[in-house]
Amino acid sequence: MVEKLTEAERKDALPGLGEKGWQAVDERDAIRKVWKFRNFSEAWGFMARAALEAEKLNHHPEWKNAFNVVDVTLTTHSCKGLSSLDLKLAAKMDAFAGAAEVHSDHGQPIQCLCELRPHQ
Ligand SMILES: C[C@H](O)[C@H](O)[C@H]1CNC2=NC(N)=NC(=O)C2=N1
Repeated sequence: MVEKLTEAERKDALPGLGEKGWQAVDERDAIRKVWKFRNFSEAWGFMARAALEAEKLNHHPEWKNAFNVVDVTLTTHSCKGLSSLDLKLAAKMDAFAGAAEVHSDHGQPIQCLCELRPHQ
């Protein structure tokens, strides 16, 4: 079974994700990012690519879509927190989203996940 990220792994990976607009989710060991695409077609194209990658990894996002906005939360249910699979899927999603606009006013700074609750 996949394990929760260690404190060292968090310090290594999470600040970079924070710079890309991923934020900490309140009360959960999870990360969230919200993209705004130019239209529904681009949002759906992103979701289609992300869905195929999720199947390949056997690791699935919690997400919702409204027109051109896609709101993604990543966490690993089996270990009840962030694992290496979330880092992999986050990197793929960032690549698939390309230059889409990022909304970064929806959560806490991702540092919270390093400093406040590494072992939750
Ligand atoms: C049975 C199957 O392997 C599991 O339910 C997989 C599927 N996708 C998953 N996705 C996520 N995000 N977390 C999991 O623990 C998980 N587990």
